[in-house]
Amino acid sequence: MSGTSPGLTPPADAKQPARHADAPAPGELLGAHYDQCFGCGGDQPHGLHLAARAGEGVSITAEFTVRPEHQGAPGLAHGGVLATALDETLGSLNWLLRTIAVTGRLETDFVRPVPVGTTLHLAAEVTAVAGRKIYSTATGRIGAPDGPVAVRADALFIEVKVDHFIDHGREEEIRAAMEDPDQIRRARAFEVNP
Ligand SMILES: CCCCCCCCCC(=O)SCCNC(=O)CCNC(=O)[C@H](O)C(C)(C)COP(=O)(O)OP(=O)(O)OC[C@H]1O[C@@H](n2cnc3c(N)ncnc32)[C@H](O)[C@@H]1OP(=O)(O)O
Repeated sequence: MSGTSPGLTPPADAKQPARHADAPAPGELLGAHYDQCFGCGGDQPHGLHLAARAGEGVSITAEFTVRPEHQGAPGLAHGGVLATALDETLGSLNWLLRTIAVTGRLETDFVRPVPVGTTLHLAAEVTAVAGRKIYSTATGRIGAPDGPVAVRADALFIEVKVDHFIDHGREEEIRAAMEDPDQIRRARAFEVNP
């Protein structure tokens, strides 16, 4: 990563991230936070169906298999879809902090093309926290956790109140998410402590 964007450089007084005491254990699958999420939801037929797993500290691993509906150039993943995979993986980190946060900035390096059929192995971690600002970084590798790097991203997530979603989201979907019988997913749809 170039690291040149000032918006992605933690200030000198930034703190190390603290894994929440109730964070899922390392190795545990997180599951979808919202079944209509384009990144991870099971009810999105053309979505990424990305599966994220808690790691050590404040880290996540995730897998996403590129399907024909994710193409940009013939036979290759669309860059925006790859950015979505990075965004989703990075966003999942906030569940380990138990902080409600949204992406403010996402800078992506596309290092090599990703063919349809590839399983992208993503790894992300929070690097620093400063007030409402959460700094994180992610890598996506082709075919295996130690495969060639295809994409990298640095991100800044901004902590928000749950009102962010209530104020800006559509009432119909908010109500449906709040009525989700799955208590954990209902909480994670808004990234609130259950
Ligand atoms: C919910 C479940 C999620 C689970 C995983 C999902 C993964 C996917 C995650 C997403 O894609 S979230 C959807 C995409 N993101 C958005 O829709 C966010 C849209 N943007 C906003 O709503 C607001 O711009 C935002 C909440 C991010 C910030 O507005 P605020 O008015 O709350 O913050 P403010 O402008 O006061 O800035 C707070 C700090 O952040 C900094 N900041 C804000 N936006 C920035 C930015 N874009 N780049 C750099 N710095 C930024 C800002 O400079 C400031 O720094 P200081 O505290 O040091 O002064």
